[in-house]
Amino acid sequence: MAVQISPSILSADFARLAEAAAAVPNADWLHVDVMDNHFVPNLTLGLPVVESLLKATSTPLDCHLMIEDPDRWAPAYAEAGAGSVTIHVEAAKAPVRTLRQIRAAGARAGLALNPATAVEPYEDLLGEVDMLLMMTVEPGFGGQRFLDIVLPKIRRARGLIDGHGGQIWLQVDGGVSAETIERCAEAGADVFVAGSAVYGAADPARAIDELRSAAEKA
Ligand SMILES: O=C(CO)[C@H](O)[C@H](O)COP(=O)(O)O
Repeated sequence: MAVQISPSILSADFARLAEAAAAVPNADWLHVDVMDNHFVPNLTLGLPVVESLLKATSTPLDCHLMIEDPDRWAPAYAEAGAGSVTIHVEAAKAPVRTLRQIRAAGARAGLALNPATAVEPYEDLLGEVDMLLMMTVEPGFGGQRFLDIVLPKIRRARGLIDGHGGQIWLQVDGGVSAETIERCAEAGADVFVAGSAVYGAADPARAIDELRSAAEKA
């Protein structure tokens, strides 16, 4: 699968989100971190902001729900027009139903795992998902240090995906930079979320090109 880069607007200026989207015309996705100050200790944005962002950009939105009740909210993000909606296994109480509702609303369905959550128990859910997201930091904040300890799990997830036909995308999120992206790609990831490495750069579009080249080299 071709490398895809999904810059996280968590590291952009929240008063200028339309400009942040326009600054990365070479992005495959815009990664939108929805945090509720319950599942994670940070509060960001919700459905009204996503609805406005959808009107402001043609780049598809990759919505990552770090919220306590994804079963309640995920279908609404898909119905609003998000291209991809990801829920956390640690939060969802009815993941199969919710993943099916996301797909039924026309979005790609993603399942996210925190760094300490094993992937193997979720093998039977692979038929329900279009993307697995491996958190490579504890979720909640941008700008954290990449957790190398997740790399073996990324390799194991790649093995499970390949054994399942290989169609599922494997996303990594947290501390992804020009320095760490090659290790993620070598382990088998193909969709890369990067916040501070893109929006902290003087030229965000160029940072995306550099990340893409580094991942393609691996
Ligand atoms: O989900 C996230 C944090 O929970 C962010 O998407 C992630 O941390 C991106 O920021 P950075 O690339 O700066 O680590």
